[in-house]
Order: sequence, then C-alpha cells, then structure tokens
Amino acid sequence: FGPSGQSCFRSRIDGMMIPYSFKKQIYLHMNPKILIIGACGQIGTELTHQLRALYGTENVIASDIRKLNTDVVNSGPFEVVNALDFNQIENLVESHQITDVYLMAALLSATAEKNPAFAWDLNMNSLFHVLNLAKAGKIKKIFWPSSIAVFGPTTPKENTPQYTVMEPSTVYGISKQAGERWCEYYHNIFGVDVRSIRYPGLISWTTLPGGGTTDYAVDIYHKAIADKKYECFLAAETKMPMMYMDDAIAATINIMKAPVEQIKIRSSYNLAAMSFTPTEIAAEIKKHIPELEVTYAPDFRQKIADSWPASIDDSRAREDWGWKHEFDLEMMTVDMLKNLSKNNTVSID
Ligand SMILES: NC(=O)C1=CN([C@@H]2O[C@H](COP(=O)(O)OP(=O)(O)OC[C@H]3O[C@@H](n4cnc5c(N)ncnc54)[C@H](O)[C@@H]3O)[C@@H](O)[C@H]2O)C=CC1
Ligand SMILES: CC(=O)[C@H](N)C(=O)O
Repeated sequence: FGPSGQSCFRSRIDGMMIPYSFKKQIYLHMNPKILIIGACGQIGTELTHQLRALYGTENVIASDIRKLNTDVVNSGPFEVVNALDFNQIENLVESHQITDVYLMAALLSATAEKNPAFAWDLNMNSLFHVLNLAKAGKIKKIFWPSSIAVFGPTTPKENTPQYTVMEPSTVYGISKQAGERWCEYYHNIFGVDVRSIRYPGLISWTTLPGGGTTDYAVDIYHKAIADKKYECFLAAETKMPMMYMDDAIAATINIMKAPVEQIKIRSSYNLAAMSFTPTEIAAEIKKHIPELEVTYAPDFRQKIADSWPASIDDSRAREDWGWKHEFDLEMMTVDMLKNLSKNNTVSID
C-alpha cells in the first residue's frame, strides 16, 4: 500500500510506489512495438508511413515476402518474412519484442479465383499463425482486415447491416468469412485482442492495387491522366462501396488505439464512406478531364461485383469507437488527380 493507503505496485524503473489505478494509464501511453506483415502492398505502404510517423520509425517493423517497395524498405526497419512460416514470424516477434501485429498479406478477390487452394492456404494459415502467437501470450494485439467480400448474392444489397445473411460466393469471401469466425472464437475462448474492419474497395495513389474487383476505381484515374481513355472491366451501373485510403488508414489506427471496452464486435466491423458506379466516378473525373472516354467490357470480375453489397450500414463502428469518414467522391477525385499528376512515378500497366 502507498502512503495514503491506496494499493500500489513498485516501479521496475525507479522503485517508486505507483497506485494500481495509474497502471492502465501508463500502459496506454506506452508506444506499441509493431510488426506489419505484407507491408509492401496497397494498404501496407501507407499504413507503414502513418504508423512510423505516429509511433517512431524504430518502433514499426515492416515486412513482406520480398523487398517489393523501395519506399517501405528504405524508410525504416524492414525484414523479409513469409506469412506462411510460423517460425519466421515467431523469431521476428521475439527478437524485436513486438506487441502489435498488423496482418496485411493475402490474395485478393480476383487473384484468389485464379488460385483458390493457395488463396485459402495464405489467407487462413497466416491468420492462424498470428492468432496462435497471441494465444501463447507473445503478442498483445492483432489487426486483421476483413472485406465487404464476406457478403454474398443473398445478402441485402442496400445499406447492408452489420448482422445479416452471409453466403459469400468467392474463395476470397469464404476465407474472410471463416477468418472473422476464427477471430471471434480466439477472442471469446482465449481472450485474444484481435480487431477487424470490413474494408470496402480502397482507392489510393501511392501504390497500385493487388488484384481485386474494385481495382477499376484506381485504374481509371491513372488511365484518365495518361491516355484520357479507359476500358472498364465492370458494367457501367455496378454500384459498390468504396473508401479513400486516408480514411481507411485513419480507421485502422483508430480501432487499434480505441480502449478495449469500446470494441464490442470481435468478428469485424462494417465500415463505409461512399458508394458509386463506374459511370459516376467517370463523370466526376470528367469535371477535371473533360476529354476522358470510358468504354465497358465486363469480364469475370463482374460476377464477383454483382455478389457484393452496393452500400453498407456502418453505424456500429460509428457508435462503438467513433468512426467518421472524411472523403466523398468529389474530394477524393480532386486529391487523386492532384497527387497522380504531381507524382507521375507509378507505372500504368
Ligand atoms: N485494398 C483493398 O481494397 C482491400 C483490402 N482488404 C484486405 O486488406 C489486406 C491488404 O490488402 P492490400 O494491401 O490491398 O493487398 P496487396 O495485394 O496490395 O498487398 C498484400 C501484400 O502482401 C504480401 N504478401 C503476399 N504473400 C505474402 C506472404 N506469404 N508473406 C508475406 N507477405 C506476403 C504481398 O507481397 C503484398 O505486398 C488484405 O487482407 C486484403 O484482403 C480488404 C478489403 C479491401
Ligand atoms: C473489396 C476487397 O476486398 C478488394 N478490394 C477486392 O476487390 O478484392
């Protein structure tokens, strides 16, 4: 007990008596030591930069299966790691005393349809490795992204609720749906602090997307600037939920920073910002590049897009941990065109 009778513990740093009531606050103010797996991808690239700015470069270890992205590789600690190799991840976690893991390695919807067995292996087993490290007490917190792909053709299409029919018809969606169930199970049974968001299609200018169905909404900006022509692989009126990367990164960081009692859903939170069709995004770009011509040649990705929601009800994320988006289609288009024109470094096709 301390001098005024409150229960205390002795600080390991200076031997002072500190009331237990302060312990939680001290932990909350300690910097996490972060490992990002799949850091060279579309989300990982921007997440690495933001987390380094927030917690310090040395506290954020970026990793990927190869050194794919010079910005990420050269801007701080970087390790080559295979997300399917439990021992490699465990060694990294121990040697860097990692507290939080952000698992971004996965095959996305279109690529996964071309190699279903490998997609299932990568998307599920990488998650099990990280969940099992947390179960063993070797890490404190996990971020694992889910997707609107958990929904399927039988799900209500407009304003899709948090809890609803979920019968995904793609291998990617099945892996995300199963992943959600395992996250919830590891939380309920083993107390693992795993947090998750169902991202919609993400749009960014720094890195090209990695093989999804929503990728057209990034490609169209590149092609509008380079050629003033774009052939869209989805039909003109295909409406899907989308989000600008700045908002997605803010949501990711905020759900991980939120006090544990605010995280009431341990499968994954619906998250939304905007919904639009190829016709609508083309019209918005034409306000800046009037010569843009868009043609439509739907391919196998049309069926995937048709099975996903058109808009999402994300009220639980807004209520539970204060989610709020900033970018709409108009603001995003201004920002995309400004940055792509200024940094004309990304190769197109
Ligand atoms: N980008 C989007 O629109 C959305 C993404 N998500 C999810 O967010 C996560 C990240 O997505 P993106 O960054 O877009 O994907 P991405 O394909 O751009 O990046 C994935 C990264 O993982 C790496 N990787 C692949 N196999 C690996 C392995 N065995 N070991 C280590 N690294 C490996 C790749 O080299 C790549 O750098 C995925 O789980 C994805 O399903 C969910 C919904 C929307
Ligand atoms: C919505 C996603 O999960 C991703 N962008 C994809 O299209 O596969």
